[in-house]
Amino acid sequence: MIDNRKMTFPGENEALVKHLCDRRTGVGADGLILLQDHPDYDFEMVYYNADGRVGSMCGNGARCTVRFARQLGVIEDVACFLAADGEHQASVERDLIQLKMNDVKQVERIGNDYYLNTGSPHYIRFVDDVQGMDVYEEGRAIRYNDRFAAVGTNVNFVQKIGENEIFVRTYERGVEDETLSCGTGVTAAALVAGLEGMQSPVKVKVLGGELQVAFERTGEGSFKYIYLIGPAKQVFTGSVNV
Ligand SMILES: N[C@H](CCC[C@H](N)C(=O)O)C(=O)O
Repeated sequence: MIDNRKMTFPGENEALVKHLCDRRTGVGADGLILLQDHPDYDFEMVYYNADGRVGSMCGNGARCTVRFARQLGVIEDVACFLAADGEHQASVERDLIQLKMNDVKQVERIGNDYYLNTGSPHYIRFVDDVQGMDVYEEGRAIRYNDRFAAVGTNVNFVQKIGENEIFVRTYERGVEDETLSCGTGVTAAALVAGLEGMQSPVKVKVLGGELQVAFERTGEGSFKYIYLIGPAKQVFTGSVNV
């Protein structure tokens, strides 16, 4: 998270973002986010994938940006901000950040799998044993298949583990590896679980912890009032010369 309200960060710099996100020679991150002023919003969030490319929406990153904005004194307990996929509202309640996601209008069925966009593109496959699988290999195979070749996709493997509870593991485009949690992916997985009969809020376990997704289904594959809820806390602060 970089406070870029003074616009000191040299934007659109793939090499620099890639360097900062490198875990061995840089700082280390799955992505990089700039918090910036915006005339019509509390702030704007600019998200880059770890490979340096401008990303789409990042759900967990957005929750972290809200926490960051609060720590900087940019907001109090509620926020209305701009991200790659448009306007978002969020609220802070102690540890938890509740983030409103954009409505989803369409969920595509691909064989037994699903494909939808929750701000970022997500492929969803239900599996029986998500802990035992090779997310890197199987995720890559889908991420690079012909159907998604041009833009790529994030790939989520989902296991139903309770009445309204799932376990999700995600192969992330732009990181090109499994990450510990992907917020837009978790949201997509929970909505699809909703299509398969689960009730809101759906509890979602990920390698990095636990999230919740609330939603209202409005039709065959469409949803509104979608919220991604989970904790976000600061683990480190520092400065870097670029
Ligand atoms: N990790 C992010 C999503 C990043 C998506 C990005 N990897 C892409 O679509 O290119 C999240 O928490 O929602």
